[in-house]
This record gives sequence, C-alpha cells and structure tokens, in this order.
Amino acid sequence: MSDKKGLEGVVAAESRISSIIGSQLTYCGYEIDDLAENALFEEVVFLLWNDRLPNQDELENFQSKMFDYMTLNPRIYDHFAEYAADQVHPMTAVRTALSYLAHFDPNAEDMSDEANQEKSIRIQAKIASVVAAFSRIRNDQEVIRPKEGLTYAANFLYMLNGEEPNDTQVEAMNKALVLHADHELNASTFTARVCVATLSDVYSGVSAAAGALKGPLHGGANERVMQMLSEIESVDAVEGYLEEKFANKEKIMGMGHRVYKEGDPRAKYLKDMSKKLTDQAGEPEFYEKSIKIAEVVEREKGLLPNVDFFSATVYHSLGIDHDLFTPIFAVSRVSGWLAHILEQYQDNRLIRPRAEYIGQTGKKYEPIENR
Ligand SMILES: CC(=O)SCCNC(=O)CCNC(=O)[C@H](O)C(C)(C)COP(=O)(O)OP(=O)(O)OC[C@H]1O[C@@H](n2cnc3c(N)ncnc32)[C@H](O)[C@@H]1OP(=O)(O)O
Ligand SMILES: O=C([O-])CC(=O)C(=O)O
Repeated sequence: MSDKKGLEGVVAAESRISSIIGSQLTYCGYEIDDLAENALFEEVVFLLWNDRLPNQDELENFQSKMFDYMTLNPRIYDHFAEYAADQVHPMTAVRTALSYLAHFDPNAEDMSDEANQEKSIRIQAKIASVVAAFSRIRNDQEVIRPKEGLTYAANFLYMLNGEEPNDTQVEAMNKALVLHADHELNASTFTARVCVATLSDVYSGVSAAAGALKGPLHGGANERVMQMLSEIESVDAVEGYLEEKFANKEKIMGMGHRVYKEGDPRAKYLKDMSKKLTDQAGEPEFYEKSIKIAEVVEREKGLLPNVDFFSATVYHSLGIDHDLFTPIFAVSRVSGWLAHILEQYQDNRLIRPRAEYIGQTGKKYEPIENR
C-alpha cells in the first residue's frame, strides 16, 4: 500500500492528449520542442481538443470565436471589486470566477458534445480576461477590453498592462503558454477528470482543477520560487539559505518532479528565456541566483528544476505581479483540463478507487456524559 502513496506510477486513464516517456513530452504526437519553437498557443489548444493541428481557415475561425468570447459580463467586474476589497489571492479569484462564468452561459447544463466544445472555447477565451481584469480592478485601474487582431498571448499581455507588448514579450508569453498547456495526469488534470466523471459539467471540472493547481506542490510553486529568490540577498547567500532549508526539511520550490527524474524538458526553454529577459530587465542577479540554487539542489539532493522554476523569473521580467504567476499557469493549463474533460466524457466511467482502512475498530457509542 505505502509504495502507492500518492498513486505514484499508477496508470489511471488512457489518453491521446499528451505523453511523457523518460524526459520526452509530446502533445498529440508532436514533440514539445517542435511546438515550443514553432506553434502559436491557439494552434496548440486546437490540437489538444481535436487531435490535429488546424489549417489556416480553421485557425482564423478559432481565433475569431475566441476573440468574441473574450469579453466578460460586466457583473463579473463588480464581483472582482469585492474580492479585491477582501484582498483574496488572485488564484482564489480565478477559481471562483471559473465557477461564476457558468452563470452567464445559457448552455452551461447542456451536456451535448457541441455545447461542451463551445463551452471550452468560452472558458479558454474568458480566463485570460478574468486574470487581466482582476489584476487591473484590484489596482484601481480601468479594465482593458481585448483588441481584435492580436494573438491570444499578445491580447493577454495587452489586457493586463494596458499597452501593446513588444515582440520579445509576446514570444515569451506564447512560449510559456505552449509549454504549460498540458501534462498528462498531473494533479489538477486528474482532479478535472475525477470531477466530470460523475457527469458534472465542464465549469465544475475546471473550477475543481483550479483548486488543485493552486497548491504549492503543483502550480503554486512558481510564485514561491520568486519569493525564495527575493529572500536570498545574493548569489553568495544561496548556499547558506539552502543549507537551512535542508536542515529544516523544507522543500525547495520549483525543484523535483514526480515523473521526470532526468530533467523536465520544458525547463530549458524557460531557462533560456529567463536569461534573456532578466538581462533585458537589468536584473541578471535573479537568473544568477536561480542557476546557483539549481546547482546546489542537484548536488545535495539530486533534484532538477521543473517547469515552475524558471517561469518565475520569466514572468517577473515581464513585469507581472508575483501572485499572478499561478493564475497565468491556469490560463494555459485550462486548455489541457478542457481537453481531458472532453476526452473523459467520450468514454466515461465513474472514477472511484478504494481506501485501505487503517482506523479503529469495534468501538461502541458512549453517552456524552461518560466521555
Ligand atoms: C507544474 C508542477 O506541478 S511541477 C512541481 C511543482 N512543485 C514544486 O516545485 C514543489 C517542490 N517539489 C516537490 O515538492 C516534489 O518534488 C514534487 C511534489 C514535485 C514531487 O514529489 P514526489 O515525487 O511526491 O516526491 P516526494 O515529495 O515524495 O519527495 C521524495 C524525497 O525527495 C525530497 N524532495 C522532493 N522534492 C524536493 C524539493 N523540491 N526540495 C527538497 N527535497 C525534495 C523529499 O523531501 C523526499 O525526501 P525524503 O525521502 O528524504 O523524505
Ligand atoms: O505533471 C505533474 O505532476 C506536474 C507538472 O509538471 C505539470 O502539471 O505540468
């Protein structure tokens, strides 16, 4: 039993969406390197949902639909003003918003394949606007509507910052979105599949998944990486900082992985981007500290950086608030959750494992005055 704690190594679904073999990650048969170098995030989303890349017409149609759905019902802004007043974490806001989006979808309860495809486009389109609008509202800034003709990555940055991003920024965001889109049965995707396997609706699936992504052992690690980098004063302070963490048996965020033991194939792209962007931002010390952390953790623990490690400095260099890092992960990963939700519906069976009981036995009810 204990060797299966955390379901390590357990195959719990058949899937055509992404595969991990050793350190090789593929989406629907395409190597992540190929997609990271060449693909637009929208193409990848189409690929994950349709098991093939779109042609030019299909892509334009998909982008135009996505653009139409990017606009949010203004009632959501009132909600956001309340969350902002309560100072909720943006990931809490995203989780609530994903559920709230169902209120404005006339087909939220329609379980036909067509309705579920349509809901997927709506959700993918709106999550970028949700993260951007929440960020602006909590900073007392005006909400920026999406701009026609921009790619998904460019529009996201535009709505977030209120100005059109430059090519380097768009390329970095597009690549980050492609790299985070799907990852087999990671914890949040598994959560989505468990949820919809009860035949609950798509909005329930993505809200549940967002809750799982938020945790620091999963998507929440990227924000904590930046926290660690901010706490460490200099490259020379890295060894001492980590020694103390090891002594306290604390985990080093952004390091290690349940499946990849020889390295996460996504990390090298984020590492390269981190180098370039921290240099451009005039903050090379963040990259230098990251390199030193990775070196010490590998030497002491044999662990390598995962996708969350260098994404932190990439987002920081793009001027993004640190508590928006995990919401950005959600902007990308919702595409994978939706792909898995659609796949689960196609060949569904309730997911309901068993537990080995290790609790007390033979107890008898005692009246309260005798306890
Ligand atoms: C997108 C993503 O979700 S990627 C992962 C993001 N999460 C993080 O970066 C958080 C830090 N990393 C971790 O917590 C882990 O490596 C995980 C959760 C990613 C994978 O964990 P698991 O495969 O379950 O490994 P588990 O947590 O059982 O650790 C095994 C051993 O390695 C150690 N270990 C694993 N990761 C780390 C780490 N980052 N820092 C220090 N020690 C670690 C554990 O303390 C444990 O040591 P022990 O056997 O002496 O008790
Ligand atoms: O697969 C995992 O366990 C975590 C991960 O890297 C991801 O979700 O991208």
